[in-house]
Amino acid sequence: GASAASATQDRKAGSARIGEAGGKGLVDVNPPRGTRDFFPEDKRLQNWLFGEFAEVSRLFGFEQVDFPVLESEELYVRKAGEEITDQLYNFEDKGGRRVALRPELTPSLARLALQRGKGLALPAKWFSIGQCWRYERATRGRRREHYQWNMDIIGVAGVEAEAELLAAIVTFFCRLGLTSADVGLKVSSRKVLQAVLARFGVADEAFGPVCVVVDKMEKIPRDKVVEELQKLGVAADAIEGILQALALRSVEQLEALLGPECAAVADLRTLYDLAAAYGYADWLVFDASVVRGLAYYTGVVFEGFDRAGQLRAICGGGRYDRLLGTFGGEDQPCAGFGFGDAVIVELLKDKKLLPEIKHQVDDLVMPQDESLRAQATAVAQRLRSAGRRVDLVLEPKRLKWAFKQAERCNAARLVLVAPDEWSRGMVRVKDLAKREEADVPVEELA
Ligand SMILES: CC(=O)Nc1cnc2ccccc2c1
Repeated sequence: GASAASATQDRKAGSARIGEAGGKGLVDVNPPRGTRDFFPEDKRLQNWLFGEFAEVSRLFGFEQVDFPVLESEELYVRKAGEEITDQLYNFEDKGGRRVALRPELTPSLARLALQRGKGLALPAKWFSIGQCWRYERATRGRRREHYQWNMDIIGVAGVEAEAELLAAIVTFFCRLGLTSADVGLKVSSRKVLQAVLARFGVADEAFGPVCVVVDKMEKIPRDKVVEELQKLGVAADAIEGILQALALRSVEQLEALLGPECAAVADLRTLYDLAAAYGYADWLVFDASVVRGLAYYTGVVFEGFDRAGQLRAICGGGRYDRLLGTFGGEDQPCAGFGFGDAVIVELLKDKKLLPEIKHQVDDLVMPQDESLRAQATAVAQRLRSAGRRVDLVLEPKRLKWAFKQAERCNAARLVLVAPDEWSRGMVRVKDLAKREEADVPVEELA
């Protein structure tokens, strides 16, 4: 089943067998609060999903990068009131260093770009799949970890970068059997808010924090959002302007409100033209209320959503042209997205699109008796070197057990190494699908 990726994990009561294990009773065999284990059936599903992430990245010519799950805390100190930094899984290590389990991958990617400096060939098209962490109060009962797939383009200032990233997301959805009837991509640009704040003379420093507050619009009551904007020092007329802009329902309305020279309008028109060229324009939905909750986005932002409206955002991303500068480095135009491993699995379950991935081997090899263990081992190695997946029986077992085990591991063949046949250079091969049996010379096995 897909239990691992499901949001909840049934937690067995830790059976406390007092008296064993030195009187301490059984250790808690469950994973730490908010985290998941991946049993074989769960890991097979995850490997399949991550394989699709990696294959789409490969099709788009992206290179894989990776970085430690542990990072310096300073990468995430943004003081913009983001949930992701409020819930930082941070601590002081034994060397007195302030460190954190990463809550997202983008700052690490930025760190690598700065580390490479002038040596970074642009544009850089990088992808990564990594576990991210948050420390939530136990009461919320939400997961404290998930895996994210990120794709980022460093060094492309035009919305061609965002169009390419959206194309990768559409390609991924299509590969899994999802259509534009199942999911869509809400697009907007933070340049809308930027233009509104400029019109009302709101200080630039307020931009990030205002976006973070506005992102909560769908999650908290409107008057709470207004109150938080007031706390940020945003004047009443500016708040009205913000709420009016977020309610716009088309790029035409946007142009009417902000004028034809508005950068957001130009970006979005180009984005729609490029989407038509890629063939995914019908996946796009303009939605001025989409701002995303990360402080560092500066331009186009987008998020994948299920059109039935049952689930949280499937993925999200956008342009972040200032992030490298905030780390003290030379700015580079950047765009990217994050795609979590949880919501997509819920959606695939709902759509009956989750693949059944069973454990499978090609051959189950067993000596008929222990006197032929060495010979059975040699047969197993011969088959393996021919690329066949072999489950070698490692202890004395009866034939009945071997058939049961062959079923468990969906073996195609049962290969028995028996004395009489071996003396004639043969082994007994049972084809479990065709239910045929034959004596086969060892050299003809694979
Ligand atoms: C549905 C889900 O698992 N969300 C989730 C779980 N863990 C996280 C950890 C860090 C950042 C975001 C996270 C988001």
